[in-house]
Amino acid sequence: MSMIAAFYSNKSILITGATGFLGKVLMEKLFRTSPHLKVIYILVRPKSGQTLQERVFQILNSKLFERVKEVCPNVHEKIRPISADLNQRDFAISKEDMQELLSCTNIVFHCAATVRFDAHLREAVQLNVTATQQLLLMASEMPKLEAFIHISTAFSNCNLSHIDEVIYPCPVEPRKIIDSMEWLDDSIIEEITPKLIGDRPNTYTYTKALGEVVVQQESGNLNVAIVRPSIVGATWQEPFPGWVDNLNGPSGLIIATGKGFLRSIKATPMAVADLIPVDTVVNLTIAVGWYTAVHRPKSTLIYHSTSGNLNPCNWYEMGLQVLATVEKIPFESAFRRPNADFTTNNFTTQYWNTVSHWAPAIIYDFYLRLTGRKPRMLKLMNRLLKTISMLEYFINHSWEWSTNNTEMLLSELSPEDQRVFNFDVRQLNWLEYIENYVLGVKKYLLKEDLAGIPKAKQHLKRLRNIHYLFNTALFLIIWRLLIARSQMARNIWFFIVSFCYKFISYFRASSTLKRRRGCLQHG
Ligand SMILES: CCCCCCCCCCCCCCCCCCCCCCCCCC(=O)SCCNC(=O)CCNC(=O)[C@H](O)C(C)(C)COP(=O)(O)OP(=O)(O)OC[C@H]1O[C@@H](n2cnc3c(N)ncnc32)[C@H](O)[C@@H]1OP(=O)(O)O
Ligand SMILES: NC(=O)C1=CN([C@@H]2O[C@H](COP(=O)(O)OP(=O)(O)OC[C@H]3O[C@@H](n4cnc5c(N)ncnc54)[C@H](OP(=O)(O)O)[C@@H]3O)[C@@H](O)[C@H]2O)C=CC1
Repeated sequence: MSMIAAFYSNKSILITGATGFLGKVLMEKLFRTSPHLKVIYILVRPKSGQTLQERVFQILNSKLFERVKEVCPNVHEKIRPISADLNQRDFAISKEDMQELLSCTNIVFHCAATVRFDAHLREAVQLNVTATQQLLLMASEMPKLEAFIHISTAFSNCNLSHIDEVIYPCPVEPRKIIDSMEWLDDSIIEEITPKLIGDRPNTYTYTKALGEVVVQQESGNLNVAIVRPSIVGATWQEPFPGWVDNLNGPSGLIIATGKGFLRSIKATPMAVADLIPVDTVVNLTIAVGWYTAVHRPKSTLIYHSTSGNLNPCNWYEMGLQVLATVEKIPFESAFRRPNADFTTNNFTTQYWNTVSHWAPAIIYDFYLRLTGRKPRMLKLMNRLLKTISMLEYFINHSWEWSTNNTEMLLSELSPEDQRVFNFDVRQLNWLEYIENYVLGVKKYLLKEDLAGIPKAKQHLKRLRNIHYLFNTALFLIIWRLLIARSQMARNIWFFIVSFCYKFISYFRASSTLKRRRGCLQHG
């Protein structure tokens, strides 16, 4: 029997961010491995016109939860959605709900965050710092609390190249930042943002670093641990390979590549692509919850959930495998044939952006206009390039994360726990993982049926023919223009034509000669 699974039986667990990518997989695994847990409280806000109940219903009825319903048929009764907005004071939780949370919770998993790279500093501080501070305050009033697990990111200190499992100080105290957000107006905040974030690329990584300092400073006597995942990707094994439900990290770029929008991207091909499957992060997180509650380490332990130092894969290998997979299993209605490459300097990046991104978009929009439709490709391309510009930092740098605590934890697990809560990335086969990831993007994000593959292949063939036709026409037009304007081009043209003519005449004459000789010999 798994010790970890047994530990969570009968526990009341509070999860923030349970409707997010990581939160859903965390909830699924907890229910599947510990079906006798008492309750999972989730802090949810109404969104996109859906009530809390509708959101929970949608999650429970998704493919991700199919296996859970087999092992835990009363899962609906064990999820307790609590209306909450982490941007509000006391999270806008009702008194009764707050009372229940405070008196019953045993374990807290704090996953909620804004992961947008372009978030306004005020918004990012509110969710990634102030809400963390408030949640810790709440946790300190929970008499039954055994562990508080905070999900951060391995990139919170991406301004360093070697990152240890420690909390690094921030030049400006988080409390001062929180206070200043209350009285500074938006324009001033925008002005000081570059100075505050310093050599970090965005407000996300900066506020996640502040969030960690808050955890360290405000945890008091709580048993606290921090998990720092790198770039979280689709599931590796559980509940099934390739599950993914948002565009973050590489998922959006896999779509853009497979649909033929993305043809080049500035990257350091040999830099480590530090991807980590979401189920690996979740297994580690659950194990950390158990270890923190049972072993009560004296200090706050940080756990890196990264792959680079134990089982590295670089962007080049990843890109090749993405391309190989979309060739084998193409996406439907591609804009162009998938054929992307890495560029390594600004000049070639600009060149390929012009030739491979903007030019086809402009031509396609022209075609849409001609056929009476609304042009949209240039807009879409510009948004894609904006997104890429925000991700570029992460594919052009390399980091080294030490994983001593994570390895220590792995060695503390029983063989059964190592199997059920496997977070040993050394066992990951990258080629297989990426293939399943691309397939998962097709099935679960694009909602494309595998039965449509022959049609998608047919469409790619058509695109290839259009491509050849277009290139030939372009060549002929340019050549015709050159011939009309330049004597040299005319001379070259006549030289080539007369050379071809002579070659064909010689070939004809020699084959006629051979035929005649053959006739003479037989006759
Ligand atoms: C020789 C052979 C070689 C072969 C070579 C082959 C080469 C080719 C192979 C290629 C594959 C392999 C390489 C993979 C590289 C992966 C790099 C990953 C780095 C990730 C690092 C993460 C590190 C930190 C991890 C963490 O710790 S945190 C988690 C990470 N956090 C995020 O990833 C949030 C990012 N996103 C945003 O920050 C917002 O999205 C925002 C962008 C501001 C837009 O924002 P906005 O424009 O306001 O609006 P949206 O609604 O958001 O989106 C607006 C529009 O963009 C679309 N779109 C949103 N996203 C993405 C996305 N990703 N990718 C693409 N599109 C996206 C959305 O579909 C919408 O399209 P539309 O509907 O307009 O058509
Ligand atoms: N994805 C990645 O690549 C990585 C993620 N991480 C960390 O993992 C954690 C989870 O990330 P991930 O699941 O990918 O992110 P998602 O964006 O998928 O999920 C974010 C979650 O936070 C919730 N949330 C946001 N704002 C509020 C609010 N005001 N009130 C209540 N809930 C709110 C969202 O709720 P709603 O559904 O209502 O929007 C959602 O459930 C984050 O802490 C992130 O920093 C770390 C490294 C990499």
